Amino acid sequence: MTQPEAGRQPRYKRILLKLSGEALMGSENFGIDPKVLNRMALEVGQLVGIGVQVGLVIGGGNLFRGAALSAVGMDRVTGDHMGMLATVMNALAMRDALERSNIPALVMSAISMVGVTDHYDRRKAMEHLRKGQVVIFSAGTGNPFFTTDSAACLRGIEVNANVVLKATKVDGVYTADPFKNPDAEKFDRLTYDEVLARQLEVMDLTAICLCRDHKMPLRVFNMNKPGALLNVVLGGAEGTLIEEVDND
Ligand SMILES: Nc1ncnc2c1ncn2[C@@H]1O[C@H](COP(=O)(O)OP(=O)(O)OP(=O)(O)O)[C@@H](O)[C@H]1O
Ligand SMILES: O=c1ccn([C@@H]2O[C@H](COP(=O)(O)O)[C@@H](O)[C@H]2O)c(=O)[nH]1
Repeated sequence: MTQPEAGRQPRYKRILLKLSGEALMGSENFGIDPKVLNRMALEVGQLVGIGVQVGLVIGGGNLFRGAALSAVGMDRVTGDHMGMLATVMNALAMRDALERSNIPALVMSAISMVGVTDHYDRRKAMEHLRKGQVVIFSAGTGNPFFTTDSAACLRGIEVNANVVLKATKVDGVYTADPFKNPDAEKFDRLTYDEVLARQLEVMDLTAICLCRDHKMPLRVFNMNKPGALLNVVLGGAEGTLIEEVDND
């Protein structure tokens, strides 16, 4: 695993890291690959070790997505509830992996789950972050018809994170989905309006609008590349940065 380079200070004090649920499957078709989970926990631990405050949101695509359940006949809202519960399961697995590596962590849920997780509370979340505990925000926004990308941007804005980092299966934003179009070209930087105008589907448009309206920078990078997360936090040019261009 990459070691922090001597003399490089973290660019961010507080980050909101969105981890792809789907990427947690590793090479399987469903569920959680413990090797991927443990590697991600160690990479998060490296950030905590250099003083970065980490809020986490984990997707649920390795277990359930409401849209996919609805496509095979289930009521959409019920499917979305199952998707949100899937994110709680991933969050519990991540807390466990972090704690096994002696990294203090807790799970907050947007849906009340007494005895299993804490309920989401912004002020308490910020207090835990200040103490260096990893706060895992689960159950998305608590509402159907949203995604965990939107939840990540929402929580990032709420807790005054410096950046939202989307760790996913592709190494940035392309002109089209690189899995479907091998000729797609990668962007190093984009503005929110360019993402919206070109309908680049790496994140849902609600998430992009939220970040644009609150001037929250976003970086999309590959979570399967060991050391990429640390490099991003140290200011490296991994993936694609989405932010407003300063014309002054
Ligand atoms: N223009 C694009 N550039 C990059 N990726 C794109 C683009 N359009 C679509 N994608 C797809 O978006 C995916 C990432 O978004 P998605 O929300 O599906 O995954 P995730 O956030 O990694 O998963 P989960 O929902 O499980 O957390 C990529 O894996 C890629 O296939
Ligand atoms: O605010 C939210 C967040 C998520 N959902 C449901 O959960 C699944 C899993 O999340 P992904 O972002 O797709 O990984 C999502 O498909 C929705 O069904 C939700 O309803 N509300």
